[in-house]
Amino acid sequence: MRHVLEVEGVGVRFGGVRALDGVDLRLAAGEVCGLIGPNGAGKTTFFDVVSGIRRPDAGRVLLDGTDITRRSPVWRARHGMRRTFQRQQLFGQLTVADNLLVAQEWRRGGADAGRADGLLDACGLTDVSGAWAGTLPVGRARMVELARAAADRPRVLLLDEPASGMTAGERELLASVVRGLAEESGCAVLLVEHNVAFVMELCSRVVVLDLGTVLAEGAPEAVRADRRVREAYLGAQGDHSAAQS
Ligand SMILES: Nc1ncnc2c1ncn2[C@@H]1O[C@H](COP(=O)(O)OP(=O)(O)OP(=O)(O)O)[C@@H](O)[C@H]1O
Repeated sequence: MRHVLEVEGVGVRFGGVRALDGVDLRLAAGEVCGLIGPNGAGKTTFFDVVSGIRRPDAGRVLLDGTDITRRSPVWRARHGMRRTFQRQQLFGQLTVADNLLVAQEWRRGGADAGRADGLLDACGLTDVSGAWAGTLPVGRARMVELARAAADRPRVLLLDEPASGMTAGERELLASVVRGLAEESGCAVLLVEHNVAFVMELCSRVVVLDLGTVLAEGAPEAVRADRRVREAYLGAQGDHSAAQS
């Protein structure tokens, strides 16, 4: 299988803490993969390494077979990698539609209003397309972030806690948009999410990080049944995610 994104043996230390220690992860085009694990497992650090915000102490990152470990976040973004953050980062004083058009112009020097309108529609945002993004409630603002990240057809999409603050209905819409991006445009999606039920439902593969290493990975059912995963994470999470779903 051809992989769009390959992460090989990545290690990051913060003083005496090994935030990541020999982590491997590969993403194929059109795949939706979940990255889960307890607080402090290294998920955010992993996203920082993949998106280029943090240079790893060991290992490498490849995009379409090219080593990009030393490339800047901007270079990666220009070559089709997009990331959303745990904290919202919208242009609050631009309209929802302009948030998407700005993203398109930045990459290609030209807006694609048709693509933007289609995404706004798919994300249930058409009625607020002229509203200031900063005025939206959290769930809808997260949908704008997703639409903006997808506005110029990325090949790799990194979503950090995309469902946090969303209602059950919004999560359902989010899942269908993410599935559509993967299936229709072959985008490879990696998402960090604490809502395990949501991850298990949406993702075809799940990777579990614990203390900076990959504890388990595989199909959702296999990961859910893994004794080590239950002990390290799901035992404490089960009730929480059931309550959210
Ligand atoms: N800038 C930093 N300086 C020192 N230690 C850090 C730094 N960033 C992260 N760490 C440590 O690295 C480890 C991994 O942290 P990270 O934030 O990547 O985990 P996480 O899985 O994203 O956690 P959460 O689910 O709480 O967001 C933790 O032990 C954390 O305390």
